[in-house]
Amino acid sequence: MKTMINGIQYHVERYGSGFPLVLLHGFTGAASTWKPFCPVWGQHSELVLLDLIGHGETESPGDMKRYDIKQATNDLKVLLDQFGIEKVDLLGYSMGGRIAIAFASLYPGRVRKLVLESTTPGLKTPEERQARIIQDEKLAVKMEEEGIEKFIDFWQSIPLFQSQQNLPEKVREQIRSQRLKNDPVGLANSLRGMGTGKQPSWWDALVNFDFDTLLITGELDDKFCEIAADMAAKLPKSTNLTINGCGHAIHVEEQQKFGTIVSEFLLNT
Ligand SMILES: C=C(O[C@H]1C=C[C@H](C(=O)CCC(=O)O)[C@@H](C(=O)O)[C@@H]1O)C(=O)O
Repeated sequence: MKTMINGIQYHVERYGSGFPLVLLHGFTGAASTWKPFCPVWGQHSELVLLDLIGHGETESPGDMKRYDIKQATNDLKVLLDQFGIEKVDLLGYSMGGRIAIAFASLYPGRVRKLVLESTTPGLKTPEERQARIIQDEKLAVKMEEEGIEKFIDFWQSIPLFQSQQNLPEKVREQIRSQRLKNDPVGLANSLRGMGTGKQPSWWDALVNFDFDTLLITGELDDKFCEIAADMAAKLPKSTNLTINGCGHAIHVEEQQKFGTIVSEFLLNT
């Protein structure tokens, strides 16, 4: 279904029944990322899947400022208000995890439980942020100058996703096909407007997260395992799981295990 939020038409899907669970995909992803989990998670949760701004079937505005991560979290708040949903369980993967952390930092009263897969609260110093802004701008320009197909060729081959090379060809093709359905304007502006360097650091907010938080990373993803360990040291109520034998996208590489871990975490009262 299409839902107008703060002047942007969002693609939103709802499944199942139970306590609301909002699912936030990663960069170049879409709500369809979570489809394999709907039959199981929909038995215990009312699932809300959305294409984030600049992704999938949600609008890709030309103004990069519209992608600001605080604006994206306000869009999510407005969506929940429109649905009459007060409090949610929130699951975010990678970029979606960055948005989930931002939402939990800005609207803590709206969160019951938080699941963060392979993500970060941001970069701690202005110098790191500025360097990353420059890096992400180069990626955005690459997208605009070479087109989305060449960009996705590059993106799917970065070291972070090396372990995905072991996936069945059919699975890799499904991921690639979904990535290619995005609007290059939306992806470029997503990098510029809500890239890891552009967002504020939410590291100092973690100490105030008074809700159960599950951190999930893949054993082969050293960078985000280290970030998760640093987050766990600050979070008052966290569980930090490292899944053996897989990389950044545990929900892809260990789908069954990921689904079970999330269900058990959400159902554990
Ligand atoms: C490569 C780095 O950062 C990027 C890695 C993951 C994030 C993401 O959402 C990828 C999702 C996917 O393609 O499966 C992305 C983001 O948070 O926007 C980061 O730019 C890195 O080394 O930090």
